[in-house]
Amino acid sequence: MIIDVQGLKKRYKEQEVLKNITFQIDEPKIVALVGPNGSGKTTMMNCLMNLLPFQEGEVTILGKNHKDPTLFYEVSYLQDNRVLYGDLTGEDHLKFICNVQKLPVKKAKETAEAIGMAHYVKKRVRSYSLGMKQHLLLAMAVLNNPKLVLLDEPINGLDPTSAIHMRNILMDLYTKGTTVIISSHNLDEIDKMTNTIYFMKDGEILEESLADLNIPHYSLTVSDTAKAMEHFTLAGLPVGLEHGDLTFSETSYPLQTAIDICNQNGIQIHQIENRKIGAEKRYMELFESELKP
Ligand SMILES: Nc1ncnc2c1ncn2[C@@H]1O[C@H](COP(=O)(O)OP(=O)(O)OP(=O)(O)O)[C@@H](O)[C@H]1O
Repeated sequence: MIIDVQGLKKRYKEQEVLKNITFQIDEPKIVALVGPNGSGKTTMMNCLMNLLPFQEGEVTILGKNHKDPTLFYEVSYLQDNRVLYGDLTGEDHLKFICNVQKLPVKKAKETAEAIGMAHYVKKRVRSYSLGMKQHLLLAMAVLNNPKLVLLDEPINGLDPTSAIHMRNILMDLYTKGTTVIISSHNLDEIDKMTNTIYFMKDGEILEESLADLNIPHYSLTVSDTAKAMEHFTLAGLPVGLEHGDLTFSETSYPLQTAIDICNQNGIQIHQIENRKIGAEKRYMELFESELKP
């Protein structure tokens, strides 16, 4: 068991931000935490990492209570760049962590190289761009080869090249056995990184595997929709209608069956589309009411 969260509740005075957070992660994976601004993602991460007290619930990480100080050596947390010191260099930050984590100092250099920040690691953080700061934060978070790493919006403000680089680093960590919990508003990036999404809604987590939702959903534009509907129904094949197109899922029957029915009944197929359900589509469905002006 990597992390087990049971009935976590967090209030700020009267405002109940986390109403009932419950989830478990049993094996290494990348989990994306997605939700609108103010839905409680940072609050939840801070509670899990024992940076914020909470009113109710229990958090167990790697079999230990989340307040266990030894977790400091196995878990890390990438927060926003306000934790950096402008007057210190990137190297100072990395060496400091080596020191407190009791790691050999050469780890600082190795990690800076692996993250691709060797050419600016000796400069003061004050002169760093947003992307350079994000990379330093990432280097700080992975220095101790954590078993679990939490990252609060690490892709925020990164240009496409840096975002790809960040993704590759996180995927690499995951393949080496690290569990990654990442919050982000960049749903395209999330789609590329993982199928496991925790949507934060109304103070709770809705766990979704987009792998299940990625079962092909086909849409067929045909010459005679009414006639096609009739023949599909006669053949006992469930079919929907969206914007004048026939729709069905591959769980109901294979695409070839639909093509055969059309061919056998003289119905021409003008277009076949496979509608993948990604994180953005699911987000729109879940938060539709909040998206309305
Ligand atoms: N220290 C605090 N005191 C009082 N209320 C707070 C505090 N920190 C956060 N909140 C409130 O808790 C709610 C959740 O905030 P949080 O920062 O956890 O959301 P988030 O999902 O991380 O948002 P974003 O996507 O904008 O980063 C918000 O309504 C916020 O105003």
